[in-house]
Amino acid sequence: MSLLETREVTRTYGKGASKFDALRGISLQINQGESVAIIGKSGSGKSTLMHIMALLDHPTSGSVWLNDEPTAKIKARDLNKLRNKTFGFVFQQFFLNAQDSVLENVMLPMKIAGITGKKRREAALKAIKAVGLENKANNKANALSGGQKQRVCIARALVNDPQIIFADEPTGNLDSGTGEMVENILFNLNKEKGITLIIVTHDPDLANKCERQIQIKDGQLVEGGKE
Ligand SMILES: Nc1ncnc2c1ncn2[C@@H]1O[C@H](COP(=O)(O)OP(=O)(O)OP(=O)(O)O)[C@@H](O)[C@H]1O
Repeated sequence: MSLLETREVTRTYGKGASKFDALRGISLQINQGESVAIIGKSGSGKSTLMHIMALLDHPTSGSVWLNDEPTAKIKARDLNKLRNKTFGFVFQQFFLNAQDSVLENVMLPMKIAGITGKKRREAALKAIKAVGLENKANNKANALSGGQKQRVCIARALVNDPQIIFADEPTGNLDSGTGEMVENILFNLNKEKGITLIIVTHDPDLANKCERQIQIKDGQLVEGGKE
């Protein structure tokens, strides 16, 4: 049984003369607990594929399956809930609310999930502790270093106990020492909690730390689609 599967997924942007086929029939399977890197040159379709796998975008044709269920017919509202419950996201650009505290940023996915009060606060503090930022919980997000911001993002990705963490160039904005710390946190979560990691990266060292590399070229799979 695969956790996440794409079947012959295509994605075409634009129309007429500006039509562009960013993905051209991608079929792949990811199992629970794997760590997988999506690699390929700039413009090859990595982010497009990740957005489709994370149910943030729909394929033009083909299908995406989560826990052996097709996702195409899920209504937008249910899809938002499913995504919030099942996935955590870590992006190169952080996407934190700069004026809010670390705690408020980390509580956000639970707020969306309708979790309230003490439970929300406790779970957020636990996640903040897991990334070693307990002494910064009440600081504003914009008062943190890049590495600390990325650790807040990981804490935020963790609070709903996700099955999968999607990370798009998670160390792209960090110096190598800080990047390594962030990588270690992600891989520990994979090993200790069995959270599946799907990482889009240009960094060959980071890709090699993953159990499997899925290589994309011009919107097609070169290798690594199956375990
Ligand atoms: N909204 C869009 N409209 C039109 N074309 C798009 C759109 N988004 C992406 N593309 C095109 O689709 C192709 C794949 O883009 P994508 O961002 O998936 O590549 P990538 O492999 O993630 O690149 P990078 O490593 O530079 O981030 C590119 O040629 C890009 O220009």
